[in-house]
Amino acid sequence: MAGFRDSDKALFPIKNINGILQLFRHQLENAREPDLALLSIVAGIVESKLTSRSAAALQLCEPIEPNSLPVLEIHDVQVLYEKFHSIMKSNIDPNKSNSPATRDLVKRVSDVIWNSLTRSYYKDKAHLQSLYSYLTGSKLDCFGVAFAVVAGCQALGYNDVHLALSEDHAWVVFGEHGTETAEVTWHGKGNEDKRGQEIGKGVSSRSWLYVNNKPVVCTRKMEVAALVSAINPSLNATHDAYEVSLLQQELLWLLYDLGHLKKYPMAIGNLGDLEEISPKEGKVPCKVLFEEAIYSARNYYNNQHVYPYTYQGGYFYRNKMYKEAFESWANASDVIRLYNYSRDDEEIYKEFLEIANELIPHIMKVESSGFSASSILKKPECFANLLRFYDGICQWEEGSATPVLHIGWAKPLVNTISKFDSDVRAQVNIICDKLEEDKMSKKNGTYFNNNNYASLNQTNLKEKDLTNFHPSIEALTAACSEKILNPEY
Ligand SMILES: CC1(C)CN=C(N2CCN(c3ncnc4sc(CCF)cc34)CC2)S1
Repeated sequence: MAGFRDSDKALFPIKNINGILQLFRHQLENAREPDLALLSIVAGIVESKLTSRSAAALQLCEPIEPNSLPVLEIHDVQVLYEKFHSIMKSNIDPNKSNSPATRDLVKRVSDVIWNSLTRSYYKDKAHLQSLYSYLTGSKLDCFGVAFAVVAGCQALGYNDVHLALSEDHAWVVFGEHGTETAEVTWHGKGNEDKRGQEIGKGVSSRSWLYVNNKPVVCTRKMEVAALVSAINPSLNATHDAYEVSLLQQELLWLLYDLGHLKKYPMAIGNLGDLEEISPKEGKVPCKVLFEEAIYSARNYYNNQHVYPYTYQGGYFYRNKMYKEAFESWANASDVIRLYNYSRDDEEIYKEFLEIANELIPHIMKVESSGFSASSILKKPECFANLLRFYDGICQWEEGSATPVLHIGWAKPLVNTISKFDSDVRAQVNIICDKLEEDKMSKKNGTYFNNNNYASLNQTNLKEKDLTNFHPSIEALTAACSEKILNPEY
């Protein structure tokens, strides 16, 4: 059983970030499992005190001493902790027989949370992810509801109920073998919630939202990593509260060093983003963290996750490493090409739209103003990766009920491709490789393993890659130059 132990209470009152770290370390390193309700309430109180309007005003007029926090008294935590336990236990009997949860139990816990939320509120607001928000404001965001259900089940003694995470949704797994699944929260805008149902077996299972049934299935300690990842340092649209950011970074390092981020690519990516802003002495550099997130996704989730490549691509882009950014984005596109686009996939659609219509055009603009020989416009592997990037999006659309591309995509696409001179394009050597069985096919779910793309520094794209390109790419490349298919032409 988890619980607010005397050894935890001894750490209070907590006056600085180090005190919070001690509490989390104590909860994570002790044999019994970490108490999700306790840690979510503590993280929520600290975030609220340091990002509320009064905190912002305070920061502006009296710079408080570094790493200090408003004093966290045990009473503040205990009142909320007991309130959460009484909400749960007054509605649902604790698990005296220590038996696995049932679908009915999970649905009832979800109903307790769901029915106690404020009737209508702006769901996308910041700081609605923690039990502090739930207990003091009766508001939770989509992730927050799923997390609260898992924390509620833990409080009731159902330790088989765990958080399952895709890149834009959260649900729970439960049962004797942890193989039962259930929706417990809503997703997106204007969609009827599917709470209580098991996770899509139908068309939705081919959408990115359910990551081809390769979600991050959390242990208790990974659930702590999820609540830490969900800490939101934003003070307003343009500023972050420095102490909250630092606390999140230190807590992520604690979880990283204890090995609890190994199977959690997005948490590693979040740490990478924080490290890029302010690197911590003696830690692996952010570039390596982004590579580790990719390795984790390839190793544990069959390379079905997109975000590890967009974390890395964003890093390269911000640091003007444009050739590398193209490769990361082409790799992201190789993931999405095997999914069918569904209306639940807006978040990743917006991600690819921004890359294709904002970031790549910006790179083209700054690169075509200079004439340096080292310009990416002279590099065939950049052209090859751009084709791979666009082709993946085209193939994502193929076989989907909802179209992806529209005229808004074509102009930047043609603009980009035509920035490469024909002599550069001609170096993209299309090798006519008739290995039919290697052909990419979404139908039977096979696709190129990476060695089907001869390493791009020889800029080899095998013809079957090109014949597998979406017609619009073929038309475009043909329009650019008939040379592309016959380099000796
Ligand atoms: C490359 C990026 C655009 C930068 N930030 C990104 N994210 C920020 C952090 N995100 C996350 N970080 C940790 N865990 C989770 S679980 C989840 C689905 C809702 F529950 C999202 C998410 C989502 C993705 S992707």
